[in-house]
Amino acid sequence: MERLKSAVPADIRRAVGEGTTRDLPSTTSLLLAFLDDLPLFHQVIGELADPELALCRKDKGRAAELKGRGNACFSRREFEQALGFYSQALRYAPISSDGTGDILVPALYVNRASTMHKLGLLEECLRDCDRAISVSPNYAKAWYRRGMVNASLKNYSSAMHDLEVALSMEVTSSGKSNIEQELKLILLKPQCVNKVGRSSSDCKDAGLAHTADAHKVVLECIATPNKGRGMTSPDDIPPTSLIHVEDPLAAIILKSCRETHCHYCFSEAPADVVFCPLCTIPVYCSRKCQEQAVGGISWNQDTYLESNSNAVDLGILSLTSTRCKATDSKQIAEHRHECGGAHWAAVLPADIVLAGRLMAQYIDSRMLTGKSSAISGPKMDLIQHYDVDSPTSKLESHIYAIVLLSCLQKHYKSDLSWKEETLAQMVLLICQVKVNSIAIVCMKSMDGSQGLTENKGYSAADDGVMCSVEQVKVAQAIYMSGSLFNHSCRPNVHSYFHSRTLFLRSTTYIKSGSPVELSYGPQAGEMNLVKRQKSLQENYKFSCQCSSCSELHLSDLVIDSFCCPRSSCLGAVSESTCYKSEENCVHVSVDESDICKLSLPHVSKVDEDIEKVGKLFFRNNADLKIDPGYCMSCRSQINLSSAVATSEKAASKINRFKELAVIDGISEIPITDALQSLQQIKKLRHPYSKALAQAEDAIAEAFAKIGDQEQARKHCEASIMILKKLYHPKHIAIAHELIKLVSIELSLGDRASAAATFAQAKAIFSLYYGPDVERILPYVDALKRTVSGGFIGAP
Ligand SMILES: C[S@@+](CC[C@H](N)C(=O)[O-])C[C@H]1O[C@@H](n2cnc3c(N)ncnc32)[C@H](O)[C@@H]1O
Repeated sequence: MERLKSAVPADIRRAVGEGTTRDLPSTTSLLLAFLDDLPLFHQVIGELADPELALCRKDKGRAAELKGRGNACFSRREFEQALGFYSQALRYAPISSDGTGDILVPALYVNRASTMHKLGLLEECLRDCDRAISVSPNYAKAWYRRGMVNASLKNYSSAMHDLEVALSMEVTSSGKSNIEQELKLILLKPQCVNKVGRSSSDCKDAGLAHTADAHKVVLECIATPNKGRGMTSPDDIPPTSLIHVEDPLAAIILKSCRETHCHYCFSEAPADVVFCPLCTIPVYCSRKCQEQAVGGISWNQDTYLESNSNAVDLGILSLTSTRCKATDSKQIAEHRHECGGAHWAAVLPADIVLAGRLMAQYIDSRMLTGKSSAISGPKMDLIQHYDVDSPTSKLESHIYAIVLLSCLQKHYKSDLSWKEETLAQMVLLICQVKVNSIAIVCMKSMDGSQGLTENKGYSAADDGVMCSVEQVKVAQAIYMSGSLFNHSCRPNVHSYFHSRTLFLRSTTYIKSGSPVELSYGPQAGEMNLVKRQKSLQENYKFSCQCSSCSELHLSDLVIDSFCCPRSSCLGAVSESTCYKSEENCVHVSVDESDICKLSLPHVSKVDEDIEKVGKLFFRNNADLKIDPGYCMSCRSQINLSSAVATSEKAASKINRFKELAVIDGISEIPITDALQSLQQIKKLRHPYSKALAQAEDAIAEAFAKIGDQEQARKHCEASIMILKKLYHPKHIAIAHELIKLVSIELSLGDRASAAATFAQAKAIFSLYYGPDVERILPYVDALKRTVSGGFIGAP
């Protein structure tokens, strides 16, 4: 893409860079005319849309080779490796039913099932047997394997049935006697019928139970004075109410998760992943997700796919899948327009692919309704900021728009013709996606939480185990109503996802008519005001006008501050921000450039802490100016550069200590060194600063890891105390930290404290997730059982 950008001559660059929305039809035509004559452009499109170059075609030879490698591993009892090879073989195996192909896919499913049976993955094994049977109902080995895994699951009546079917199909006498032997063994078992339920490959249960609940809250979209449209409610909304549930209009997986997460529901892919039946690109967690993404494809009757060639006629596929979907749902299959023909979705940036997907959906929907004349593009009622984009960003949007439409044209072939305005529409679509797309995140359990969710329980011997979770961005999506919620750095709504469904829940009492706002990422307490403004400007092109960015708050004064050199003073010393007061306002600037204007909190809201930290702001001093390096309470000065250098050095020593503890466990760790560094940070940084909270937390984790739980508890509590000042006591960041403290208290055998701490954390999580806590954070449930008595002290 860089090569294309640099090939654009200066006059076209200028026209694009200086143009506005109104000029888009002419600037896009100008650029298209230039690119159309450029061999490099056609080469790029060829690479992005050519299935041979993208290696996304099915390949029977490769599948057979991978199967052989899997078999070799299986016979050496290297089951993990065998599983990997069988999965890869399934990725390449074509679904054509030309004899070999017919057997290859079900054989691979059965081989993978046998491997998973060996690995104890029984539910996964059962699902693969089901898949093998659905592809090839007369395949005796598939029935036999399913019988065996049903027996392992104690589903004895199902096991008997499966083995009897296998017996009726088996042709060899040794095979028959083997099955008869197994049947005899099952007959000896007590008649425990279907103790374990059938495996469910259906992951689409998200949110259904709550939909009615969400509809009780009435939301209105209104015009706001300084944020465009925004959401509010005519009624008061109590905390923890589910206020909105929505499925995305379109969603795409991020590059980093392409191999590890389902491309449709974005859950972590299980061991028995399924692949697209027509290309080698996406992975799915279930057949259901695969069908939603590709469209319904019959395994046995797709005669149009019965060809010795691995190539699939995408034109026919499009039509057929469209017909399949059209009969049972209005939903447009997601992956179809990329399927089997292109890898641009794996190469271009997420926002651009998302825009491409929206355009493809628009084209598909027009074809579905028989309007296949020249397309213009979807006109979506979403905000965009094209006119304030930088010239570079405008040029990029132009190039991507042309690239996307050219790739789509290759896919739809003669079915697609555009109007002149289509490219302009595509540029705007890209800009709308940039401003309105939402990252889908899932919670990943770290350290001890993993063990807990696997039901291993928590043992006193698990000294180094500390529960924690991390948010992982897995996908990018457009939610049409979700896009109408504005941002606040102190949001009153929490967003989370189950599968691809967006859930919004109130976390505070929201008075009728007040803004209902979520966070786009930056939050007060986590980032200072200047960084939040910068991040929102860069990513969403707006200068934040939320309540946190309009009023002076304690956390912004202290978060990145140093402490006053006078030991009796709690005043904060900023590293780079300059404050200038004017009547009841404070102007915030960095290096002479204005950031924003803050009002002083109302007298009734001025708490003791903020008064002590920034006494000077409340002295009604009209010409007050506080430069970096000066105390906001008493104007004492510090040596800023030396304080910054020393504190950074100390912080990196502490991080090193933590890393060593994590890697080495108990070996030669410079504990004294780390504690000295902590003292240095305490001496220099403000007592409520984030640097100090992080240092305390790192030391706590390191001590937990090397088994000194008393020290770990002390430092974890110190970190929580600071976080409560930076956020507020019921912020979710505190709950995550409290969970760490629970694990430390459990390691100390102090179950009473652990139960009390857990109750505090659970109350906060419930505020954010309501009854979904355990579904979103499975380890919370496991920890609850541990805390209430289940596993502690187990060897
Ligand atoms: C996802 S949209 C939200 C809905 C939007 N206000 C509208 O009218 O469609 C994001 C855009 O809303 C505006 N916005 C959202 N939160 C804001 C805030 N805290 N301050 C200023 N503008 C905001 C910005 O223009 C931003 O790019």
